[in-house]
Amino acid sequence: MSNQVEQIPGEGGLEKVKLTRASGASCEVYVYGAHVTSWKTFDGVERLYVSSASKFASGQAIRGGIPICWPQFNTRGTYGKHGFCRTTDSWVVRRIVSDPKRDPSVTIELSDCEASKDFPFSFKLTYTVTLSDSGLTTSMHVVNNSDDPMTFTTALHTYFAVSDVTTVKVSGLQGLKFEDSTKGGEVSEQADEQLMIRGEVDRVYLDTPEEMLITDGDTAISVKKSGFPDSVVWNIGEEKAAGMSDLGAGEWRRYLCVEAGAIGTPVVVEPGAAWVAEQRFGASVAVPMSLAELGEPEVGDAERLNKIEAAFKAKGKASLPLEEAYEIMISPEEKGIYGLNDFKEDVKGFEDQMANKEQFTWEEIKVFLETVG
Ligand SMILES: O=P(O)(O)OC[C@H]1O[C@@H](O)[C@H](O)[C@@H](O)[C@@H]1O
Repeated sequence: MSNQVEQIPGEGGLEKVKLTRASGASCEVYVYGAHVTSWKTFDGVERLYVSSASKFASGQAIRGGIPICWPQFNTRGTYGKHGFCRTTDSWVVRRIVSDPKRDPSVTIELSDCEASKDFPFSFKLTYTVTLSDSGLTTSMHVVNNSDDPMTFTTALHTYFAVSDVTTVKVSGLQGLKFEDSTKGGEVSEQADEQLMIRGEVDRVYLDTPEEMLITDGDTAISVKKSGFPDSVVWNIGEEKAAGMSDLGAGEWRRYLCVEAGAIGTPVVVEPGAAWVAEQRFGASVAVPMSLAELGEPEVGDAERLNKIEAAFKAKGKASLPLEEAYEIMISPEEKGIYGLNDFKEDVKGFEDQMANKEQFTWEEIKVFLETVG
């Protein structure tokens, strides 16, 4: 089997996209909320928790996986809790990469819609989920199409599946300040080298390192981020768990949320500019020798860039009009879902990086491909 990307029905009649690699690694993303609900490494182990009592219905948040909190984290602002984007069905699939030489990915997009009517900015939020054999990357790209600077807070609210949350350790937080939501936001500093969960935990750590580690018995999950300054650690704890109607009985033990966020200081995006941030997970699984035989193409992205560079050079020009750049950059299969107008829209978000927006030099093509995909 080679890499596959399927658009299939999910729970509650909602549509989902399933990415599968030749190795067997897979992930599933609901278009509703652009919500990742499953990530299995190639050994078949599910790394994300989704509640057995979760709702899968328009207007209700899925309990588990990776909810996107945007444009507001929690209740820190005037919009609804965790923002509107996890409970809207206005998301659309914009790109799918199933080329066997590249990591499979799906890009889902949200722009001005009914759910955003109280958000005073015109925006485009593009979310890309990319699967490797033992890792998963999810990246956010927010373009401000308004005339005023846009502000927001955000988090990728990942629920990691754990064997028993009371035995898990989280490293990377020693010496950091955190706001303790279980104590009305009181600020403390973590003395312990590793955080252990001894009951309800609900903390916003400020200015966290790029990498944290969750250790669960023999398994370690590395949680890396860039562009997100802060991190949240949350588990409801036994006492309050029964009060959550969409959490399966006893399942508070089965998850730990470690969230990458921009919370302490709101993000400001200037008119016409873009903000990008991503998180990358890796699981410590031993790579079997046979994986090499499966032909996993580690160099897929480099190969693709080389091909596009050769096509660019063959044109013999210093820069190409956007139409010609689109022709050589986007593969025939992707063109079906990602049209020239979509491409032009995305280019608009590159005000800062691009010298002009009518023509693309090779350098600009490279920046675009490395950022948008
Ligand atoms: O129940 P919700 O809206 O999904 O929120 C779950 C939790 O999300 C966490 O990010 C917050 O820190 C918690 O305070 C909150 O309870």
